[in-house]
Amino acid sequence: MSSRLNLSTATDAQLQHLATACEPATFGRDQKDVHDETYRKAGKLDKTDFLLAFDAEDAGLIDTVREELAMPRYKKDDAIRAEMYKLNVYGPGSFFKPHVDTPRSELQFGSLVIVFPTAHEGGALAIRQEEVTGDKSEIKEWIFDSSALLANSTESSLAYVAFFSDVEHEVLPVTSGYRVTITYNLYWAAEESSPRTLSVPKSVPTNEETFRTSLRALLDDPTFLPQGAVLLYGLHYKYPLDAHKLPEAGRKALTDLTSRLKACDAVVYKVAQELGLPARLGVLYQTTGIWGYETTLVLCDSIAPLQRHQQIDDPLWKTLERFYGGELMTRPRFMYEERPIPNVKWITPAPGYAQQETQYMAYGNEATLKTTYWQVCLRLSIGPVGDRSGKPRDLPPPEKKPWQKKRREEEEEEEDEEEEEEDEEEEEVVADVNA
Ligand SMILES: O=C(O)CCC(=O)C(=O)O
Ligand SMILES: [Fe+2]
Repeated sequence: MSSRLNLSTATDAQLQHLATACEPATFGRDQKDVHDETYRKAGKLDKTDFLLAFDAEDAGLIDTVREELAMPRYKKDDAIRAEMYKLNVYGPGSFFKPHVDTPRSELQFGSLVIVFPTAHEGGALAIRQEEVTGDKSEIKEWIFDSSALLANSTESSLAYVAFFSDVEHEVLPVTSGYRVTITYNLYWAAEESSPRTLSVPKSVPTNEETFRTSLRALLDDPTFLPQGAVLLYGLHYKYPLDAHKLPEAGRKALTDLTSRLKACDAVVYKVAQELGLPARLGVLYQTTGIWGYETTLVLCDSIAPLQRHQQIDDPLWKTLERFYGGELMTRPRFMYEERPIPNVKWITPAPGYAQQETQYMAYGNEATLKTTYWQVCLRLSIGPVGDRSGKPRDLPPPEKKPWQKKRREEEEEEEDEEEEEEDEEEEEVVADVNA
């Protein structure tokens, strides 16, 4: 059976009919699609069950989305793609509690919601994000009140909202009428592109100029980090990454990601590159030794499947160094080698160390596939005064106490022996990583 509906003139009875044609909308919890009306109450039609005489791309919406989300542009033909996902009907009492939208691939960055002009009250979309300034953090909230927007427009209109899908959002309860929506998943069309021609749209203020001027002034100031430093910036947005790749492919995924950074993250990367500062992305791990009280921060150049190593390797940071491009960001407590450690400064406070965002995996708009959101760090390197694009001076190893000297020599001898044994084991570990 089929019927046709004009959504700009639909009556309450027609909308009720559409609502009854829907199935209950599900969402992803703990990697399963579930129907739980205490979390999400709405109806859905899959895209195979309806036809729509409206196309977001033809309507020019995709270009608008790119501009307004301040998405960087790398080359002229660098396109974004909108894939229709579902039709939803939120009748009286419907809502969708806070969640993020499940990333279907590493290329997904956003979601687009179109609200049809059917009479309804309530059902605003609240988007919330934590803003960190210095050591203070506050939750910022934006409200997209589709019912008010549509009620106030004189011509027949649609309301639309696009957002980065890693940002938490919630549909507040519809108090009367029917809120009918189409959701789209937004993707980058190309996997990689040349970051050299990066330009950020100018229609939305991005503070790019202010940031460039301030950073340049700091670099010109001889009292600013005279020895240079490694700067770590916990990216503002989270990025979907496939955690099941082999180290080499994982490394490539992080390199490619530099050309798909979102809004302010893209601005920071772009300006750092323009000022000649070596910049790369990394995933930060906090490893804990077997005694549980000594922790070390290691920046890796790909995601590391920690669970494969946690029990077998000690110390874990050595494994991260060896297989995942790990770079020590803090000195391990029990490291007696005279190894220099970079002078690390955080631009934004240390984010929750790169663990998978389990809370987001718990509540998505679909059961999670293999791709999940990760906290990624931008590593910038600032050279010493006179050579700002050069290598920063490392922190000297800590002072040795005379009694340590002797012990350290003994330890080193032991370590050499261990190393020989480890070399023999290496083959095995590689086999494990590739399994
Ligand atoms: O309808 C909206 O405004 C948002 C819907 C949503 O968050 C979703 O379907 O995942
Ligand atoms: Fe959503």
